[in-house]
This record gives sequence, structure tokens and C-alpha cells, in this order.
Amino acid sequence: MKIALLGYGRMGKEIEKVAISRGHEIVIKKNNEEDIDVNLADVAIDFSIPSSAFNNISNCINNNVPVISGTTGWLEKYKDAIALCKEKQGAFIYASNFSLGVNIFFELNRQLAKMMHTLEDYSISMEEIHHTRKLDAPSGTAITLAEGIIENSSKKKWELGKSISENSIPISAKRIADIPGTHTVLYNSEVDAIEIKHTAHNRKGFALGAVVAAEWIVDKTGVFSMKDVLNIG
Ligand SMILES: NC(=O)C1=CN([C@@H]2O[C@H](COP(=O)(O)OP(=O)(O)OC[C@H]3O[C@@H](n4cnc5c(N)ncnc54)[C@H](OP(=O)(O)O)[C@@H]3O)[C@@H](O)[C@H]2O)C=CC1
Ligand SMILES: O=C(O)C1=N[C@H](C(=O)O)C[C@H](O)C1
Repeated sequence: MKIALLGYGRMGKEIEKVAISRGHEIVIKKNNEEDIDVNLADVAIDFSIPSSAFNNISNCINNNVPVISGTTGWLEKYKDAIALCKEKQGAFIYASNFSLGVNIFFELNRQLAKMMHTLEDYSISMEEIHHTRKLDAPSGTAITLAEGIIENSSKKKWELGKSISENSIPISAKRIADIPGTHTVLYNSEVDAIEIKHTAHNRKGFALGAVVAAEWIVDKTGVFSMKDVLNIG
């Protein structure tokens, strides 16, 4: 496949390595607002910055090029991207996290929330830790985890920092040099604690998942998720 990399930073470079090792060719590497002819590619992979993700995705959909996006921090426009994709009969996947391990962790988190939701002695909180160059907080993965809990409990929302209301999930976002991504969900009570945690050791899992998603979507039409790609949950 001919792949366009929309964003050629830490993730773009990691995806390039994985894509080449799987026999693909990188035909575009875009790192700014410049106009590019995305039609040179069979599929585009966007790992850019929050302020550019929607334009990159729209450009692909408008040109009928399937697009995978892992950029976080732009979700206020996610519904617009879905609407455009449906209108143009395009192909689009956004995932806050493309790694197989985290997608299993998402399912575990939902199951645990279901089991815990009537146990009033436990309070829930979340923590995410990332490298100091991350632009958004909380992480997209933490937001997906919080949404998984909200769908399966009486919690109504998440809040960054200390929780101010009983029906919200507090998320603590820490920034420590070079940490690729660590997410913890904690249920704590007076007598014990239950904790689930995912630790990324590097960015290879994110990159592999994005390339697998690109391979999967190339002949399809519609809005999909990593659940469709991995056939889990
Ligand atoms: N879903 C997932 O599995 C994962 C998601 N991410 C997310 O992916 C995104 C990228 O992460 P990462 O690679 O670490 O970040 P980087 O900052 O290393 O890379 C982003 C790149 O995008 C470039 N860029 C700036 N403007 C544009 C534009 N208009 N179009 C295309 N590219 C542009 C930046 O260039 P310049 O530096 O010159 O501004 C930079 O090279 C983040 O939102 C991060 O949260 C990260 C890992 C996994
Ligand atoms: O910015 C990062 O690095 C990461 N971002 C994603 C997120 O916001 O969840 C995924 C991963 O945790 C790494």
C-alpha cells in the first residue's frame, strides 16, 4: 500500500518503520499546513497535533482516501468528522489508542466497572502519565477509559484534577520525561484497593495497531473503531 503520513513526529517515524517492515511504501510525509495531494496514497495515517487533525482528516475524506487518525485532543470535532465521512461515503477510524494491549485493557475496564458499580464503599479515580512533550491532558486514552466507566456505572462525567462532585471520575494527569503512556484505574475503599494498569514500554504497539488498521480499512466504506479491526469486545 502507498501510505500518507500526516504528522511525521515521534509516531510518524515509528509508523514508517513498521509500515516498511510490512511491505508498504510511504509516499507523503506532512508536518505542517501545506497543501498536499493526498490522492497519491491508498490510505492516510494522521498522528499530528490537536489543531490540525480535523483538517487533515477532512482533506482525506473529501478526496476519497481512507484515513486513520490517532491524534488526540480534537474530539470536539469528532461528530463533524463522522458526518462528513457519512456524507461523502468515506472510510475513517479514530482511536485514542491503537495498541492491542490497551484495547484489551478498555474491555477489562468496562467489565470491572460493571462489577463495581453497586459497591458503594469503593471510590474510583484514574491516573495517566505521559512524556513532557504531550500537548493535551487528560490523554485520549484516559478519556476513553472514563467513558467506558460512565457507560457502565452511575458516574456522569470525568474531571481533570481532584473530583469536585460525587458523580464524577477524577483524572490525574502527570508529565514525566520520556514516559510513552501509563494508565491506571483505581477503586479504593477503607479495607482494600483494586487497581488495573496498562504500561506502554515504547511506541511500537501504537504504531503496529495504526498500520494494521490502515491495512484493514483500505477497501471499506464507513466509520469504524479498533473494536471492528481487532474483532474484540
Ligand atoms: N492513538 C494512539 O495510539 C496514539 C496517539 N498519539 C497521539 O498522536 C499525536 C502525535 O503524537 P507524537 O507523534 O508523539 O507527536 P509529535 O509532536 O512528535 O508529532 C506531531 C507532528 O505533527 C506535525 N504537525 C504540525 N502541524 C501539522 C499539520 N498541519 N499536519 C500534519 N502534521 C503536522 C508536527 O510538526 P512540528 O513539530 O514541526 O509542529 C510534529 O512533527 C498526539 O496527539 C498524541 O497524543 C500518540 C501515540 C499513540
Ligand atoms: O501523546 C502520547 O504520547 C500518547 N497519546 C495517546 C493518548 O492521548 O492517549 C495514546 C498514548 O497514551 C500515547
